[in-house]
Formats: sequence, C-alpha cells, structure tokens
Amino acid sequence: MIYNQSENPLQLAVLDVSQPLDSSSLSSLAAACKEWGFFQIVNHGISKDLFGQIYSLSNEIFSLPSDSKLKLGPSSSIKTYTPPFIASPFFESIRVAGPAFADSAQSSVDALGEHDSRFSEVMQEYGSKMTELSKTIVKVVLKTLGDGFDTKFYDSEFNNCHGYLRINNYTPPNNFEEGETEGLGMHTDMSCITIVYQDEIGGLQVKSRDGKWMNIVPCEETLIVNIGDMMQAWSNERLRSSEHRVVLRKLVNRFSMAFFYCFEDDKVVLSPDEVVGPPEVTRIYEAFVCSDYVKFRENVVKEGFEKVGFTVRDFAGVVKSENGV
Ligand SMILES: O=C(O)CCC(=O)C(=O)O
Ligand SMILES: [Fe+2]
Repeated sequence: MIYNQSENPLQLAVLDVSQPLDSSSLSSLAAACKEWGFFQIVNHGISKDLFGQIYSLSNEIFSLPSDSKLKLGPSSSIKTYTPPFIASPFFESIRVAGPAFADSAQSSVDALGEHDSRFSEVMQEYGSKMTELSKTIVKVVLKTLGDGFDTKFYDSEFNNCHGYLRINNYTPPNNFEEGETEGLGMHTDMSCITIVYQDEIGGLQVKSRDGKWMNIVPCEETLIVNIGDMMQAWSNERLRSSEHRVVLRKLVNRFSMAFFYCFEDDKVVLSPDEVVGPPEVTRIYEAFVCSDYVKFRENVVKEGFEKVGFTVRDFAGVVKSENGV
C-alpha cells in the first residue's frame, strides 16, 4: 500500500496565541480538546532561526558515533540519551530538563567531552519560551471548561507545573514499509499538555474515537499541542488525551521536539467538583499522586503492555477499563 499523507488529514483547530481569545475560537478549541485532544498554535513567537539552530546543534549530537552518545545513555550517570532499540529501533532522543534547561543541556555536552555552550544557550531560550507558552495554553484550555476557570484554577492547581523537552531523531531503515513501520509506537503522553514541533517530513498520527489513524500534516510556523493524561484525569475526561504515534514516511531522518508540561511530582490530581460538573455527573478518577502514575507507566514499559493496563484510566479510574488490572 502506498502511504498517502493527504489521506485522512485531520483539520486541526487553530489557536492564535498573539490575539485575545474570541468566542468562536474558544468554542472551536473546546470542541477540538474534547474530540481530539489536539490543536495547533500560530504566532507563537518562536523564530525559524531558533528552530534552525536547535536542529543543526541537535544533529551534531545525533550524528556522533553511538559509543559517544552512550556516554549519555541509560547506563550512564546522566541518562539524557535514549538510544535506538529502547523505545524503537528507528528512534533516538535527548532529554533536556527544566527549569534550568541550560544546566541540563550542558551536562550532556560536558559528558560528551565537548566544550561548547551554544547547545545549552539555545535550549535555555527554547525551554523558557515553551514554559511561558505552556502557561498561556493551559489558561486557554481551562477557559474551555468554564467561564473564569483560568483565574479560578490556574494558580491553585497549575502554578507548580514544570516542563522538560525531548528532542527526537527518527532514522528509517533502507527497507521499510511506508505508513506501516512505526518510528514511535502508539502511546498517550503523561503530561498536562505537550507542545510539539515537527519538521516537514510528516508521520505524526492521532487515533480517532472509532480507531482510525488520522494524519497531522506538518504546517510551517505552526506548533501542535496535545492534551496529556494528567489533564484528562484532572478534567474528568472533559479533555481528551489521545493515542498517537509516528510512522516512517521517507528515507530521510525526521526531526521533532516535544515539550512536556507536567504537574509537580507530589501533586495530588483530583478533578475539582466544579470541573466535574453537576452532582449527577459521575467522577471518573480517584485522587492519585502524580509521581505514582509516572512509576506505574515505567513499570508497564518494563513488564510489557499485554500484562497490565497502561492508561491513566487503568491506574486511577473508578471503573477500570477492559484491559485494566
Ligand atoms: O515526533 C513527534 O512528532 C511526536 C513525538 C511524541 O509523540 C512524543 O515524543 O511523545
Ligand atoms: Fe507523544
């Protein structure tokens, strides 16, 4: 089968973050968050030049021999690099943790034995901008749940959120089946929200409620936002954390960056009564501690997906889903 990206393209709602929110964009955004858990943002203030610099500096690291990269790997002390064959044979990534993005990036550079601060400088700039952008986006998402919910809940619930970045490089093998070979398998993000930059290659797909894979076609100067599990649970499923994946499309490397904006580790996630809605609405999640869910997901990866359920519903749902424990 020839994979055609124009097949099943998903027309995502667009949020212009430079403009005041009007009621029609709020309602299209509300619908998008509920139905897809994905939308796009434009006029985000991140220059093409910054993306270009990050791309070339990251590629300098990805093109090092694997022995060098493993100095940052899972058996090293800093563990910022995930080599191919851990998440997928065609996927490798570098993690940069906030809020001190420069220090985190520099620890990787130092471990490689390099003496260059350019990578840590661009990571600090990008990480800080993503953190600010995430705050704006979370507030807009809260507004979709109710009038004034941004002011009511941002400071009390989301003020201690933190972000980290994953820089992803996909390298297809010579003989892959277009559209069938996964670069990153189906998953949901654990974050509150994720902001994704993808290059022009394409391959990111989201699963519809009826199980169809829809293409999120790359669009210049546009970033993708998706709702993660923490927000799905906190909103009592009024916001959807959708399953998504990346399929390999072309015989060239694909580059992307995901910024995960998450609750603090010891946060107790519990949907406020007002968010759940009128008394007859069922509460779907029990309260849970954020880091316990992260540990649950790590164990699921170790033990294999078949054995135990792997979504936040399986972990904290009042009624577990079918494949739950
Ligand atoms: O590479 C992409 O476009 C998306 C990556 C992703 O879903 C993730 O890192 O969680
Ligand atoms: Fe993801």
